[in-house]
Amino acid sequence: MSWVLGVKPPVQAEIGVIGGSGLYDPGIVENAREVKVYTPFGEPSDAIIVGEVKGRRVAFLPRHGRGHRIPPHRVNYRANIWALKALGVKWVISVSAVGSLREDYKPGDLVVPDQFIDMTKKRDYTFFEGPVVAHVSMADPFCEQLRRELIAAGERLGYRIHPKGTYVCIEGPRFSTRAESRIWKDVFKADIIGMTLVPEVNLACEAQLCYATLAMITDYDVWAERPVTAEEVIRIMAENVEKAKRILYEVIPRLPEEPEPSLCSCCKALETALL
Ligand SMILES: CSC[C@H]1O[C@H](OP(=O)(O)O)[C@H](O)[C@@H]1O
Ligand SMILES: Nc1ncnc2[nH]cnc12
Repeated sequence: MSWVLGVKPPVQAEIGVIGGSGLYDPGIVENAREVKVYTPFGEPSDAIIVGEVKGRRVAFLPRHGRGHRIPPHRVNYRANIWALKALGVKWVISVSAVGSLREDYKPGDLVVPDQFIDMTKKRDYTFFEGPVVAHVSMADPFCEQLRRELIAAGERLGYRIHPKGTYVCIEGPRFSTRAESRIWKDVFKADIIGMTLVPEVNLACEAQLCYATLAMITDYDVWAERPVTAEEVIRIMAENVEKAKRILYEVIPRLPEEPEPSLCSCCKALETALL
């Protein structure tokens, strides 16, 4: 089934889940149907799985496509966020595999980042290419209400989950050199590293979506003795992906229909941003 630009999508969803490396199907969506969405920015990474999780309407999109066909620098982030917005999504939970830049954030641990540092180089960062110009605030890039729900769910399930972390986003697709990794760790004092948060988070903000990331630590990057490999990321993610799925299953039914204004202003991000 497909939805052509300009026509109201035949199905709607409230909660979007973007799956990262190792999470191509959450396996928790019931009565699922695949929806192909076309956007002014081209095609999203894959058909979107729309269905129900504990009575809530959910749209799931694998960021790299099924079979992991799309590298981080070629993901059509604008189409992905646009498609979720077009389906009516208000909340977006993004799941990502990340490297750790500190000893006490161990492989298998979860992190709900609260800040990021952008070291990407050539991506499409905005929906507003002119003549309408927008400068959204990124002071607090993630939805605080959604962050709290993710942290609380992880704690209830007894997982090691870190409630804060600065995610440094590199361009990829290569991993960092040891010299770069020391800069992220010792100079920038970032906590985790990945390749996909930017511009997904920027665009979610421009789309006035409540967005937060559930990051799974898969490795110690390259500052430790043994350098990370893609094989290691996928293997550790496979061993721990059940944790992410359980958190999704726990969080989704608890999300309110509307965000709480005292906790987040994601839905108003454009009020002070447009010129
Ligand atoms: C497969 S190794 C590197 C790859 O994994 C992470 O992706 P995602 O955030 O989608 O889980 C990282 O950012 C790289 O894209
Ligand atoms: N060490 C690392 N660097 C960049 N992206 C990653 N994704 C998972 N581990 C990573």
